[in-house]
Amino acid sequence: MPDEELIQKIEELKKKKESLLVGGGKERIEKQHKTGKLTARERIEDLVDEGTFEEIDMLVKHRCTYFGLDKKEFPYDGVVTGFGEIKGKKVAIFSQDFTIQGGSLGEMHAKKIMKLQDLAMRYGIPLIGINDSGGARIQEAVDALYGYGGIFYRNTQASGVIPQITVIAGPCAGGAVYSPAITDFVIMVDQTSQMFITGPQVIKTVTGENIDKENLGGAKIHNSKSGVAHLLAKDDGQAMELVRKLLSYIPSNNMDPVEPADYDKSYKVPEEINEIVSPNPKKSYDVKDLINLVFDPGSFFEIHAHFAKNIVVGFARLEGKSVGIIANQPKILAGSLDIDASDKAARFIRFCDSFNIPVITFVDTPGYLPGVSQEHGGIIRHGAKLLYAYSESTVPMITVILRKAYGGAYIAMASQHLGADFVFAYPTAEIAVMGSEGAANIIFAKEIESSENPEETRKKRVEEYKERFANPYEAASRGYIEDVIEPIETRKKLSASLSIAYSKVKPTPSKKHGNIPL
Ligand SMILES: CC(C)(COP(=O)(O)OP(=O)(O)OC[C@H]1O[C@@H](n2cnc3c(N)ncnc32)[C@H](O)[C@@H]1OP(=O)(O)O)[C@@H](O)C(=O)NCCC(=O)NCCSC(=O)CC(=O)O
Repeated sequence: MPDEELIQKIEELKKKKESLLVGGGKERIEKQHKTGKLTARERIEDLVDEGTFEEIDMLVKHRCTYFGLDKKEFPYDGVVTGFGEIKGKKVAIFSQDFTIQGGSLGEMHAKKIMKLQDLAMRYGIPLIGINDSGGARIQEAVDALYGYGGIFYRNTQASGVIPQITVIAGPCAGGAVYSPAITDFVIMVDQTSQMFITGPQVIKTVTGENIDKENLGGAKIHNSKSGVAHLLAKDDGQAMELVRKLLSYIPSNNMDPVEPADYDKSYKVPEEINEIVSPNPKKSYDVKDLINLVFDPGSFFEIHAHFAKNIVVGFARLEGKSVGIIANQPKILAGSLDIDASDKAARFIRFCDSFNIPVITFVDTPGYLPGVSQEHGGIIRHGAKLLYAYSESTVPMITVILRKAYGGAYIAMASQHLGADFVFAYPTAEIAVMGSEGAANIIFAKEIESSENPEETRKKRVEEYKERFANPYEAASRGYIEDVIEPIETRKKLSASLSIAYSKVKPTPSKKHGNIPL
């Protein structure tokens, strides 16, 4: 006969949990749905493999007694935390519940997140944060600020140890933006999410500028203009799908390998690859067409697709193994390197290096973008990040020079001189200090000017320079590139060189950390 008291206690527990599961109540949940958003719990359900979510700290309560909060209860203090599995891989998740006091962050809400961060580090598993919050819980004042500080600190400690992925699925303003900014990838949901330091009203008061919240810090702005966000989702469901996809390319931590995926062993690169890169340097092409043919079909996953489109970055698989790709995009700004492209590529290289993902670089760039705005914007400082990121990398690095590789940009784009393990070039490659026209105009300026027929002399000298340097063979003759290859050989060459370079051990001088030019 079961003990009556025991039955009662179990009933009490069940009721307690049931009452918490209603979150901020029916009305607020309806409002959440009406604005096109899922609730914190629905998002988790969408994200994880069915039935795998294990919640912790559901019974946590706030301790604030100011402004009548002692009379208010906030279930699980407005944030759901716990562990789940994504395609069988363990992850730690927190999901802010906007239906509970606007998902605002107070002391205990923050402590739940901090605990989860500590546990994710302890277990070496990725941390996924779903943000939907009005920011610091105003009634809790300095306790809320303590909370943010503690979260930033842990985000920083975890950086490079476990992957950290953020989904912005609602407001994220003021101090709240800096935790996502420290994480590795930020996914924003179109129309329903905004990130800003100060909102439209404050901006209007301080600077007089008129702007609405979507144009100030919406998903499209941060994906295309500021580069704060890496991926754009059309709704919450797609944001969760993107997290699942992203995780399939990256390891659980900086010690574990990425599990290889199945791939089609019969795949053969089609002949058409030989026709993508034209020998005419003025003819552009889409470097993504080449990437799609070289790697496992359908495996290319572009990151930062809408930002600094003159460089392409993303993950792909080569014979099932995850690799990071950096490629100049000749279709946009002729593939030149500017401030944003340098930041974008450097950040991606450093992610790959932190998590032992090999880096494959495709080069076709006329150089760094000329212009006063670039110079005054600090292209020297930003461009240096790219050189720095490649030079400090210890992962296998393979480079393929497709066409133009001029001057500083040749060096910067994973040249052998910065530590690339294997560098290949297509017969269309031009490895020189600068383009032939510019070069001949400078070194033969006096001769051209004083000659009887300057135009003819100029043409002759340009041709001479072109013949000498607008090819890959001068560099090959010095051993600066390992081989000149046909485009159709790319996949085979990459896979052979990667299989050699996987065992790479690159000694690095003992230091606390370097000082990347930020
Ligand atoms: C986020 C919002 C745009 C959402 O507007 P909505 O109309 O959708 O929702 P709403 O205003 O009805 O809010 C839902 C419920 O959450 C509460 N709420 C919202 N934000 C809150 C906050 N930061 N602290 C405490 N409670 C908050 C509301 O009072 C309301 O409670 P109820 O349901 O009981 O009526 C707005 O709430 C807002 O502007 N909040 C303040 C944002 C802000 O300034 N944060 C910065 C804090 S300072 C900070 O973070 C530090 C820093 O900047 O460095």
